Amino acid sequence: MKLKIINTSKNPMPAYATTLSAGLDLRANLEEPITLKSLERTLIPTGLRIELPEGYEAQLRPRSGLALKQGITLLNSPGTIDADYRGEIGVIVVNLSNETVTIEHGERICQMVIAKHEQVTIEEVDELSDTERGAGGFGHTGKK
Ligand SMILES: O=c1ccn([C@H]2C[C@H](O)[C@@H](COP(=O)(O)OP(=O)(O)OP(=O)(O)O)O2)c(=O)[nH]1
Repeated sequence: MKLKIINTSKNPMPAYATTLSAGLDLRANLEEPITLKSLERTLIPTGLRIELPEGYEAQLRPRSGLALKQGITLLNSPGTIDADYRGEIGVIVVNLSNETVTIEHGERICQMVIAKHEQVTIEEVDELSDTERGAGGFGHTGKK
């Protein structure tokens, strides 16, 4: 599928892949670096707006390197970009480390995966079919 992008950021398009099979790394678009204290969260602008075809969503996911090395992850992971959203993509990051972390302009802060989803019609009913599991959940089978 074709993904239309408006890039109003200071990160030129060559900084972005033109085709993607999985995640596209999104870069912070900042006037100045942002510092995040331990457990602090913020919305990072990307300067990107996209037009997804109906039936698709974009998911924002953490980058494993940032998570492992700096404790930076996405608070609402995966962030959902709706097909009808035309605003700027923002990235909600949180610092789960014990130290202050600095995010610079142009840093790759998350990855965006485009996914197809079912078009679902909701039917309200009085009963659901029986299964062996029934209402058992939340670890009811134990640990081992
Ligand atoms: O990490 C995110 C999550 C959302 N959005 C944008 C795109 C999305 O289509 C819109 C709404 O997101 P969501 O449905 O998660 O937010 P909400 O809290 O339910 O707000 P709304 O009432 O606007 O739907 O905000 C982002 O830019 N980044």
